[in-house]
Amino acid sequence: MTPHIEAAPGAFAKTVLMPGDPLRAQFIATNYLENVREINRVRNMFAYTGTFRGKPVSVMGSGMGMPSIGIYSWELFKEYDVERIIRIGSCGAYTEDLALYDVVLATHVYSETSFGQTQNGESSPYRKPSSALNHALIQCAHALDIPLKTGTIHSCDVFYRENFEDFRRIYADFGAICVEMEAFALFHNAQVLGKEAACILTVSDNLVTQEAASAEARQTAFTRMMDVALGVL
Ligand SMILES: O=P(O)(O)O[C@H]1O[C@H](CO)[C@@H](O)[C@H]1O
Ligand SMILES: O=c1cc[nH]c(=O)[nH]1
Repeated sequence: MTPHIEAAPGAFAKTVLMPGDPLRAQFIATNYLENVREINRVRNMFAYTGTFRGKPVSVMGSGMGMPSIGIYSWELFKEYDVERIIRIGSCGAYTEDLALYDVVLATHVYSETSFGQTQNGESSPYRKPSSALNHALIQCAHALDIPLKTGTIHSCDVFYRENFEDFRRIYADFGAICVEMEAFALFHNAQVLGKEAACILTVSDNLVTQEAASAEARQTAFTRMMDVALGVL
């Protein structure tokens, strides 16, 4: 047990899917997994372990932002011997080349966060996912005939920026095609602890066109991303 997770030792599978929203974790457990056990309720950050087509897997919410996923991913890797975490989240597109509901696989993440500097003094603004895990996700998407957009993503500490137009500079200067709020901390922790991490995202809004998906549509569209993530098991 940790200050934030009440699950017994060994309760997590080696692979954990992490959406930001704990209710999305519950949705996956209910709709995709067999033999499901709820293993965490602390702070309502629901976690479940079950099987998908006979393969063990866990799913847990990460909460929003790098401080939150920084805590949960660290504890899963270090205290529960989890080997790989696949973040499955939503993102805002920085380019018209991304349509609502497109599925994005992060090949790099850029962030102006102080997370790495504070955690271990590493100041580079970029982190990378596991290339083996990314390779498996690409193969799986291909087998399922689900198109994947790949590229550098932006992990941002701030959802409501005073200067909304900043995204155009981040796209131009750093090549980030979309924004979310957790991948940098997840990839950093995986790198520090010698574990694997990846991040796939569904486009929920586009900052250029200002289109946004409805809450209901997001739930349905996100199933393609979940199919890809579960396919790597
Ligand atoms: O849909 P999730 O996984 O929560 O991801 C995105 O949505 C939240 C912001 O609305 C942030 O957590 C961001 O990263
Ligand atoms: O972090 C996020 C997620 C979705 N859309 C955004 O604009 N930002």
